[in-house]
Amino acid sequence: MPNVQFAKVREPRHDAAVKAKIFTFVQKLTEDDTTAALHIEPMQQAADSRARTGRVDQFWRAVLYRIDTPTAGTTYVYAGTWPHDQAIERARTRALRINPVTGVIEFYEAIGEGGGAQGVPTASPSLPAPAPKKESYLGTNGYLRPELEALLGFDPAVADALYAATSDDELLAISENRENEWERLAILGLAVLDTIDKIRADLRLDHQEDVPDDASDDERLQKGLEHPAAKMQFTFIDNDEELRRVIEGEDFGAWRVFLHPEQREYATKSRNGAFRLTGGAGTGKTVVLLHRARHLHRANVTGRVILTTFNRSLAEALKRDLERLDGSIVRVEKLGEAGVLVRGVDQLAAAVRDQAGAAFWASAEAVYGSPIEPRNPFDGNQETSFWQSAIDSAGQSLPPQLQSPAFFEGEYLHVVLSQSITTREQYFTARRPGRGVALDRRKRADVWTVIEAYRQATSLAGKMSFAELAAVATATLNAGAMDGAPADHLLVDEGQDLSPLHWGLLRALVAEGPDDLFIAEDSHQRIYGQRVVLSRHGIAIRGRSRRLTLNYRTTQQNLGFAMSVLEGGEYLDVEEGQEEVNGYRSSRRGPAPLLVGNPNATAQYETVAATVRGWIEEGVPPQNIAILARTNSRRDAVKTALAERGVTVSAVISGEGQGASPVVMTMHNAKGQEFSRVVLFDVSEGQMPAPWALDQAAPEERDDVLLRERSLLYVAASRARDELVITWGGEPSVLLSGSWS
Ligand SMILES: Nc1ncnc2c1ncn2[C@@H]1O[C@H](COP(=O)(O)OP(=O)(O)OP(=O)(O)O)[C@@H](O)[C@H]1O
Repeated sequence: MPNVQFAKVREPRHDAAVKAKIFTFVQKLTEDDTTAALHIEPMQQAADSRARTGRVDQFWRAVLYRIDTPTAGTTYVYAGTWPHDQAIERARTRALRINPVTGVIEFYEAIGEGGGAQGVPTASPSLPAPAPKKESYLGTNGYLRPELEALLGFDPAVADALYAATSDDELLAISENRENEWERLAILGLAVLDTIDKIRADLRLDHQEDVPDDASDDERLQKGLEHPAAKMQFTFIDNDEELRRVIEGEDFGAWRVFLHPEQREYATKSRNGAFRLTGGAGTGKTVVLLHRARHLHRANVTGRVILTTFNRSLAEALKRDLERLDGSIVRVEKLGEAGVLVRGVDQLAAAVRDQAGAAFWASAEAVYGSPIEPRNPFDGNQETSFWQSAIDSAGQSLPPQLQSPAFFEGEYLHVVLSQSITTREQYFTARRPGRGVALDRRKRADVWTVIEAYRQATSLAGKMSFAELAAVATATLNAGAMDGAPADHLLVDEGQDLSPLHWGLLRALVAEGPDDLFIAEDSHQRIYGQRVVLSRHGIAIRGRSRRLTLNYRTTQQNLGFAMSVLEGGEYLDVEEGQEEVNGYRSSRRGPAPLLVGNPNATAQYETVAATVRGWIEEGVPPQNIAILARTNSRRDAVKTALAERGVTVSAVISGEGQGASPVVMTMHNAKGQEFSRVVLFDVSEGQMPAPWALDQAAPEERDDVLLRERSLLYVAASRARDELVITWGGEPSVLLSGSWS
C-alpha cells in the first residue's frame, strides 16, 4: 500500500463536494494505486519522471509525484487538485527535487520547449522583470547577490529578481508567488533585514539529513521529507482522520499540520527544567502549547499533563482546539489522572479543594493562621465591596490614597498571601517588593487592622477570594495532602497575566524536573495585575527562554499599528529583562488600518454602523466581525446604538459569540481571540486610558496602570486578521500618538 505525503500548495479553493471527492481519491490511492478509476498517469516529456496526474472527477485532476525506495516502498506526494489542463501543465513543468544548497525538498519549476529538458532551470513566468536602474533594496542593505544562491539556495533567476527589488514591498510581492514555504519565509526574513545566518538558523537550513553517498535520487527525496524546513509544507497522512483534517482545514487548519521549524522544535524538544516561550500576539504560542501537549501525551500515555491558562473561557477554547488537533488525546477531568487535563488556573485551585476535601480546609491554617470552615468564592465584585467596608469601618486613620480597595487588593495578594503572613508581627517585617509606596510601622499597623476586619467579615459571610483559594490550594499541595505533585508536565498559556499566587500553585502542582513547566507568555499583553518575577516563585528559567517573531495572524500593516501602540511604554519581562519589540514580521499584507476621528458620539456610532454594514455587504461572515470597547458600559452603548441604526450585534460577556451576527465585547474579553475584521471603538481621550482606572490606583501604581492600558489597546489591535478600524469621538486617545502613520 502506498504512503501519501500531502504538500501545501496554492491550489484553487475547493467547495465541499470537490473536497469530498479529493478525500475519496486520496483514500483509494492509499489502498491501491493501481485501481483503474484513479487513472494514475505518467506525464509525457515531463520535467520530472515522477510526475503523475490522477482523476478526481471529470473536471478535476490531482497532481502527484511518485517516489520509490526499497525501505519506504512507494510514496505519492500529493501536490494539489486543479482543473484538467492546469493539472497537466503543472505536472509537466514542475519537478520535485532536493535543493542542492540546503537539502530541503522543494518544487522546482523547469520550463522549456515542448515541456523542457529535465532539470534546466528557468525563471518562473510570475517573476517580475529585473529593474536594474533603481537601487537594489538588498544591495543597499549590505547583502551580496551571490549569497542568495550560495547560502540560501535560491534559483539564479529568483535571486536576480530578489536582488533587483527596490523595496521590502517588492520583495514581499515576489514571496507571495513562490511555491515553496521555505522560499516565502526566507524572502520575508530578507525583507525585514535579518542576516543570512539568522534566516538559515530560523529555517534550520543548516540541518543536513543523513543520507548515504550511494543513495538514489528517490531515497534522497524520501529523506528530504524529514527535513525540518520540509515539515512546513509536507506532511505524512497517517489515517483518514488526518486526511480529513488536512483537506478540510485549508488555511484555518494549517496550524494543526504545518509547523514552522522553530514551532516544531519548541513543541517537541525535551528541556531540563522550566522553559519560557515568548513572542508577540499571533506568533503561534498557543499552537506550540497544543502541539507540545500532544507530544508529551504521545511520548508517555501514563503521564499526567496539565494545560492551563488565565481563565475558564480561554481554557474552553484550548479544549476545543486540542480536540481539533487530535481527537485521540485522552482528556481527563481530575487532577492526577493519566492524560491531559485542561483547566483555567483558578479551576485548578478549585480542583485541589474538591479533591483534597477536609485536608484543604485544614491547610488553610498556613494562610489564615487557623483552619477554616468550608467557604465559597466571591461572586462578581464582592471582593471590592468587602475591602471597601473594611476600610470604612477600620481604615479611617490611613492617608486618603491608601483608603482604596485597589491598594488593599494588591497589598493582600502581593505581600500578605504571597508570603503567607498570618500575624501583625509578621506583617511589620514583611518585604514588599514592587509595591511602590513605603509603609512605616504605624501605617503597617493601620493597614493590618483593615486586613483583620476584612478577614473577619469574609469569614462571617463564608466567602473567600480566588487569590485565597489559590493560596490554600498551594498550602494543601505543599503539605503533601495529595500524595505528591499531581502533574508531570504543566503547560501554561497567557503567563503574563498570572498572579504570584497562581505561580505558587503551578509550582506546587508539578515536581521540579525535566519538562516540568512550559510557559507561553508575552509581557506586552499583560492586562491584569502587577508584573511578576518568576524566580521569586521557585521557577528558574536560566537561559531556557526563546522568542517567536513570525506573526501568523495578521497583516504587516495591522502588526505595524499594533506595535506602534507599545511605543512609549517601558516593558520588563518575567525575568526582569527588557522586553524586545523588534524583529516581528508577517508574511501577509492588507489595507492600512483606518483611523477615523469623529466630532461627537453620534457621528462615531454612524461610523461604526457604516463600517460593519459595509463589511457585511462585502460578504464577510458576520461572526468574523468584532467591535471591541474599553468597558462594559461602552460595549452596551454601542450595541444599542447599532441596533437603532439597523445593525444587529450580539454582546459577548465571556467566551465565544453566539450565532451568526457580529460580536461586541470588551477589549479584556477579546484576549486570546481573533476575527477577520475588528473595530476598536471609542479610543478617545477620556476613555482610554480609563480615567477611573488611574483614579483608583495608588499614585505609585499609576505608571503600571498606564502600561496596562497601553497593553490592552495592543491586545485589542492584534485581534484583527485582515482589517482594523479605530474610531474615536472628540479628541483621540493619547495612546494613539505612536509613530504609526
Ligand atoms: N504554523 C502555523 N501555520 C498556520 N497558522 C498558524 C501557525 N501557527 C499559528 N498559526 C495561526 O496563527 C494564529 C495565532 O496563533 P496563536 O493563537 O497560537 O498565537 P499566540 O501567539 O498564542 O497569540 P496571542 O498571544 O495573541 O494569544 C492562529 O490563527 C493560528 O491558527
